[in-house]
Amino acid sequence: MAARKFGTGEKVKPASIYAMFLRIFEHARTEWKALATALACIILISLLEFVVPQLTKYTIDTVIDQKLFSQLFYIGAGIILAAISLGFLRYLSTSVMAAIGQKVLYRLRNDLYRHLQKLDIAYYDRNRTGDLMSRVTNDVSVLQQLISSSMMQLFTDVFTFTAIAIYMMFIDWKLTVMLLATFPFMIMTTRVFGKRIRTSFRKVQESLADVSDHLQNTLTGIRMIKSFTAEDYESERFSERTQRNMDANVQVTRLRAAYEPIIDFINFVGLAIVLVFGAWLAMKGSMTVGTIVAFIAYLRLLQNPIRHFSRILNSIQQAAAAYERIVEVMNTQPEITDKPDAAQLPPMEGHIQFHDVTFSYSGGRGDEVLSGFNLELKPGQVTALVGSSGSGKTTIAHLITRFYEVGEGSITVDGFDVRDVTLDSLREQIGIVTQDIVLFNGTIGENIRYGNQNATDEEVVAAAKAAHAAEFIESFKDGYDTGIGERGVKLSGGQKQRLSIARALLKNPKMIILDEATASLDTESEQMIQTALAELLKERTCLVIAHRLSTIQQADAIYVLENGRIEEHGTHVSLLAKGGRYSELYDMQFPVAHA
Ligand SMILES: Nc1ncnc2c1ncn2[C@@H]1O[C@H](COP(=O)(O)OP(=O)(O)OP(=O)(O)O)[C@@H](O)[C@H]1O
Repeated sequence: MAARKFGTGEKVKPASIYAMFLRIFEHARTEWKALATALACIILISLLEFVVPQLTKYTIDTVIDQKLFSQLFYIGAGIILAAISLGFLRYLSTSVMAAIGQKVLYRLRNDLYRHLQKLDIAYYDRNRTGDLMSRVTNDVSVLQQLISSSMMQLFTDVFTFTAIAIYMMFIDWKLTVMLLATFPFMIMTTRVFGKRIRTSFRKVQESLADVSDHLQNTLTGIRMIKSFTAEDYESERFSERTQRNMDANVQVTRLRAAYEPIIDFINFVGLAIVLVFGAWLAMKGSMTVGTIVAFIAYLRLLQNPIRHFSRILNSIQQAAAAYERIVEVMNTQPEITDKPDAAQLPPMEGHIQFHDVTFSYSGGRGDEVLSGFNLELKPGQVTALVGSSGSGKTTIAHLITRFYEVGEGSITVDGFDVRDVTLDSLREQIGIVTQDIVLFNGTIGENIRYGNQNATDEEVVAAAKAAHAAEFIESFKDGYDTGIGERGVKLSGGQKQRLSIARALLKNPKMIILDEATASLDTESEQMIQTALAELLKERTCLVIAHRLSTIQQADAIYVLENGRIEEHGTHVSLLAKGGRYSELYDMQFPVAHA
């Protein structure tokens, strides 16, 4: 099997580090007071770090030389005061930046989630849930680490470095230029390693997403795993993924381990230059010993940011890799959106028409699910779609709700092209009840209320009653406040189905789409559901997708689909009399009844 490609598969330009910082600042802009405080701290920290070598120089060259005993107390006190101030400023800047980091994280994560909510269903078909989850959780956290800790360090270091380099120029420009000659090597090394470290970090983040995807899939499918006794198999697959993550992490560590000694070596070369030429200048009498000592102290201060930077580089590259993954999502625009001049769909009559619709999931030619397809759903009527598996029934429902966009042709609702009205006004008027019932972890009441957040308690109870759900709900100790567990695991299939009908009833849509709604129920539950459904279908335009022909005998119109084409249509009675495909399907399901 071909190795699975990581990532979302979207084509996007790689994000630059510059763009990453720009976006961080965009999010941090409103925190300008906190940023200004942090900046002030940075300047003060740099200035204070500057003072200590000056005191050293003054002590060696002046105090010792001139035996100024009275000055010793002030020098000692000055250094201690500088140390206390440095400690306080570092505390202040770190806590301020950590708070900014958390706020940026909060905004970024919410933006990302809001954006994900807007993306097309097709995007979710292409991408793995666990991978997307990892982008919202892990990748955003990595960015937060950069903002909270490393960015502060980076600013301090850049400022200190520049200030000290300028000052060193004043002390002795020749020595400083010689020293700075080592910098191109450092920059080159940093660039080479930076690129590699970032690529490796990208692998770390992607393999972490893979782990998260596997977790998401297997933990939600734990019943299936157990029924196939596939625990060992899944553990093995999990360990393959964690191993990939481990290997990627080891690779990053190796790169870091090689990078830091190289930078250290270049730093030592700088020290050698200063020591040798400084000593030479001192011996020639053109430089004092105090100046060399101060120069070396500044050199250490200059090298500190460089050493830090080699560590910060990791955070930056890791953040850049994570940021790339975030941007991939943010740069993906939904294709199915409201037109700028989209109208509100007026209260629906329910006259749905497919006009020569061609559609394929890939958007390309050759694999059309529907081609030149025409269909009419009359207002207030029940239209049923039957046909073999994969014939395109669910696709038709997806197109009415505009989950996917038609390739050619159009779909109209009461004469309005679905592309010309707002998505909200269209989808608000359509209720969908499917075989894969999606319930959220929460109480029964909350799940029913999903149909209409503004419904009163009485309306929720009325919907539950109409869906024949009230009885079982009230038999629970906590009634409507009963928790249903993740995806409703604490409920039976029939109970879940009735909850989903109650939810649709509360929404009170003009149109109902019923997709295989009674496929997996026993006879008794089905009876109950049938009555609940009858309530749901009353006075609405309905599209019923059914495999079991028993459920649609009362439908006003039945369309039999084969390979995306309508093979025949009519009522149950007329289709049976015709003796075509419908009658064949019916014979298969009810051999005795029809014989
Ligand atoms: N999200 C998707 N991406 C790509 N192809 C899809 C997708 N959903 C469905 N298809 C393909 O489109 C065709 C029609 O699928 P559809 O789900 O509409 O059939 P159906 O008649 O509802 O089948 P069933 O009765 O088994 O649910 C099938 O060949 C299927 O493989």
